[in-house]
Amino acid sequence: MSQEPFSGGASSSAGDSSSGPSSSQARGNPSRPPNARPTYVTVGSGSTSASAAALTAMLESDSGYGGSIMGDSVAGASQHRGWHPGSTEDMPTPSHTPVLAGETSEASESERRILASHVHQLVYNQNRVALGRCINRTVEALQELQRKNASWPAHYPSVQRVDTPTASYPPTGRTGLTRTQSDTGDFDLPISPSNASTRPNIPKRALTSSGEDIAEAESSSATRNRPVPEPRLITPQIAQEFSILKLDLKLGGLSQTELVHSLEKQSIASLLDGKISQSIRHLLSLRERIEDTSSKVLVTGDLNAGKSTFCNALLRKKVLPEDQQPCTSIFCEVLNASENGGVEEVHAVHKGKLYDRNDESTYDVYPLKDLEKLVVDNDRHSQAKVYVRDIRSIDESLLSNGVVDISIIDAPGLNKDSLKTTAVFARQEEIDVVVFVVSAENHFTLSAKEFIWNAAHEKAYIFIVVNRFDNIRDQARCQRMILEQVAHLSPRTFKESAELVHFVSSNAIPTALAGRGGGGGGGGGGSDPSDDDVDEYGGDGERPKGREPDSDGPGKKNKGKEKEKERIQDFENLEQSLRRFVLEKRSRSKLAPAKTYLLNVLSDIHTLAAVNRDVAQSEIDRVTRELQDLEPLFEQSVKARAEVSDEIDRTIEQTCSEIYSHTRSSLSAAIARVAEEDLGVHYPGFLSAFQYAEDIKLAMLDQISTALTSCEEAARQRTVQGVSSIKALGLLHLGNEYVDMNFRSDVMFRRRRDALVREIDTEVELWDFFDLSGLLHRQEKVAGTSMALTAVGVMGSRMVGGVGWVDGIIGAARVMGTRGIRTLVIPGMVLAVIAAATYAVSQIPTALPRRLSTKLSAELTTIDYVHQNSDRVAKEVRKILRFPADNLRVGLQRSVEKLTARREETTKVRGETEVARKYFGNLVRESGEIRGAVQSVDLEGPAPGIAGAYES
Ligand SMILES: Nc1nc2c(ncn2[C@@H]2O[C@H](COP(=O)(O)OP(=O)(O)OP(=O)(O)O)[C@@H](O)[C@H]2O)c(=O)[nH]1
Repeated sequence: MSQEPFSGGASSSAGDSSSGPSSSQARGNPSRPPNARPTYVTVGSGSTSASAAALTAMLESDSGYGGSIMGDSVAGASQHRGWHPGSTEDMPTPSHTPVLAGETSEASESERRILASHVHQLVYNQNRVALGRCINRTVEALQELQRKNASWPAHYPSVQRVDTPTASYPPTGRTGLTRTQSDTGDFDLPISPSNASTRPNIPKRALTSSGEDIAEAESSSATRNRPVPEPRLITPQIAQEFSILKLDLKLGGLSQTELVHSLEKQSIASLLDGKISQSIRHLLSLRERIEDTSSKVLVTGDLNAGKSTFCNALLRKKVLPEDQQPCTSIFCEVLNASENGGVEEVHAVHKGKLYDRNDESTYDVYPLKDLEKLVVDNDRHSQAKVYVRDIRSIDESLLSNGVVDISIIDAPGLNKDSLKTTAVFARQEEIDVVVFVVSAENHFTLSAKEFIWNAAHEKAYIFIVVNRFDNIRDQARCQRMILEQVAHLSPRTFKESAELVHFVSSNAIPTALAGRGGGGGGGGGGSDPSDDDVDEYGGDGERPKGREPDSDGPGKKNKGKEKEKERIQDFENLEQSLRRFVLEKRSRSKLAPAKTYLLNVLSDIHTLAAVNRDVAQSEIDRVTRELQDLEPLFEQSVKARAEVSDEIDRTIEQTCSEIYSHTRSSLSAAIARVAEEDLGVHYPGFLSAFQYAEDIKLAMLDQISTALTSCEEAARQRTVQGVSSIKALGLLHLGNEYVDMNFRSDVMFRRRRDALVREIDTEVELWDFFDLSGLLHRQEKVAGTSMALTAVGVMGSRMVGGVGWVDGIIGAARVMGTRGIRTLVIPGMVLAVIAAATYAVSQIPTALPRRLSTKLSAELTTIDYVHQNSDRVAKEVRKILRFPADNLRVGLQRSVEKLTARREETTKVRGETEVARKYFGNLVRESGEIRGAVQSVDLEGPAPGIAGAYES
């Protein structure tokens, strides 16, 4: 089956290009010059981009063949990049336009339009693919960032939400995200004044640094209470806003900055991790969205305005029921049957159910022919999904054109009841385009005005179809009046009225009957309205409604044919505009959000990466310095450990040996001198000599104990000195880390001293009272002096050298005779004995201490008293000194271990930080590159090279 009748609508009529202004042009926008073609406009928010204008200009002035892509220089293309007001004006096809042999310029015009459509689709596809790739790269970068954040918690610049704008900041008085300073000079945030103003309550970066105007807005107490920024946080000077990865830290009365400061680094990292995950999820859904090729066009309008007729005309197939009376009561969505396995049928969706094609419980199935019954008075179903086979080629089809799969939704006519439902329907995100059909005869009703007024706020641009134009006699006036109303209802749509407001007669389009087979073009062959045949609207097609074949002669007939042709042309123009509009709207509704989001998230990544790269660098510097400082400390500590240990040992040894020597010599001296000391014991007389001897002994032992006590005291003093010198060493080498021990010298040598009395078991003997050896010693001395003189004189030389006074007595006895002697000797001897006894007794106080001292000394020597005690004292001192010494050793060892651990930790941190710096440095570059790629996706204009290709 040929598709000619439909595709050839524009090409079937030959040689008409010079037949003067077409009626549509003549009755078009009053400002349009005659013979003008509709201009291409960029639809959407914001001003028309220069590149888009350049493309439209080139498409307009293009001959249809264009120049060669190969041959076109960039300079040539760039000529068209600048805005040229004249280039968008409607112009007639240039006379030099090359035309293929046998082809009319109208045919080439049609081809040119198809080509232009392809360019749109191509550009759209390129942009879609490029953005998809950027999304993938960004997701990968974010995933890597997430991994990095787990091992090296990322630093987050502190930001502060400022809700009240001050007069001085921002200067424009806008409450928006304002970037005043960046640490990454080479990178611009995507936030421009224009889009910033569209984002309400956007946080502003922290301005806590002194001298910034915003500080004036803070109360003085707030300023006082403001926490000092932590070193790990980024200073407010380089802090800047995040749009996507912003941590929303609203908690109690704390500001963002305070919160960021008060939170653990780890907590911030985990909050950031959550944000990254969220962003990845959003990017994946954006990717899904841009890869989704389906697009929905909602056709709405007044009752009986011809919406169904218009939809059928778009489909070139009579699918939806048309009636003179209002008939459509439910939303009918026309979809390509290929989405239903190629089966043409109607799925009537149950009220309150969400349509799922795979779940038959959500809908009832009807054949196409039952649609008429279904749409009239239906209160069981909420909407109908109408699957029809597309009969047009991919080049012309609106339902499926290779780039987008458009489904057309025919809405019930607007009235008080349906107005709200339709408005809600139109607001759905999946509705890309709203086409409003208004009857040229009735203009806009109140409901229509209300709908457009509201929809214009939502969608900005509305595609308006002024239908039933054939019924209007004064078409120019009608156009003027309707455009005036449009200007009032939707100024933006009015601005682009050449592209967005179309005056057509939908019933002029031949349509095939639904259900008469698929792609065969139900219209059959030869839909050329110039054919005289009754089947001029296609074999199976219907004759345009309300029209009868002209039969008033060839002149009138020709005029009628011409009019039909113009109407078809007008409708085809509408179709082209609608297709472009859908594509542009898709760019805006699907690609633009992805682009904006990508730019924002990449900007955030870039900022975060730059900040972290710098933080990592300063961290490396700090850690390197720390390591440099640590090294000598460590060496010193190791050296000190060895040296101090030796020194302590030396100190202890020296102290102990000094104490030993001192104690030994002191005790020995004390023992040796004890007999000569004044023991303070009174001699009570001969009768209490034994008691005296006991007292003397105790006094002597006491004297020795006293000597030992003073030795211990000396040792104590020495120990105190030793402890102090160890402490001094500790303080010197450990400083504050030295843990002082509480040393109490008074608890030293607590052993009872009377133990000595028990140890020394010296019995006092009789001999101890008489110092015979001492006596003899003294007699010898006497003989040597006075006695010697007497003996020399009296007894001669024999006496000399005799044995003392005994020799004298014997000598005297010889002189006096034995008898005389006998009588003298006895009393003499008695006397002598008495004298000797008296002398001996009188010598007791002198002899006894000496004897006892000698005995004690011998006894003490036997028990090795001096050594034992010296050793005991020295040992106790050693024991005491060991405590602080060991304490100091442990302290020094700990200090070395601590420094070793710190050195290892710092080295580890440096290693990790170096890896982080490298990573963030790469991320800065990578995010910049991806951002560049995103920025080069020009949603406003043609892809590079295309412009050149269309240069005429
Ligand atoms: N003369 C003329 N009649 C038209 C045109 N378009 C539609 N009609 C007629 O207008 C009547 C209403 O058309 P429909 O398509 O049913 O209108 P509708 O807006 O879908 O109606 P509801 O959905 O019921 O509100 C039908 O009789 C059509 O034949 C046109 O361009 N010119």
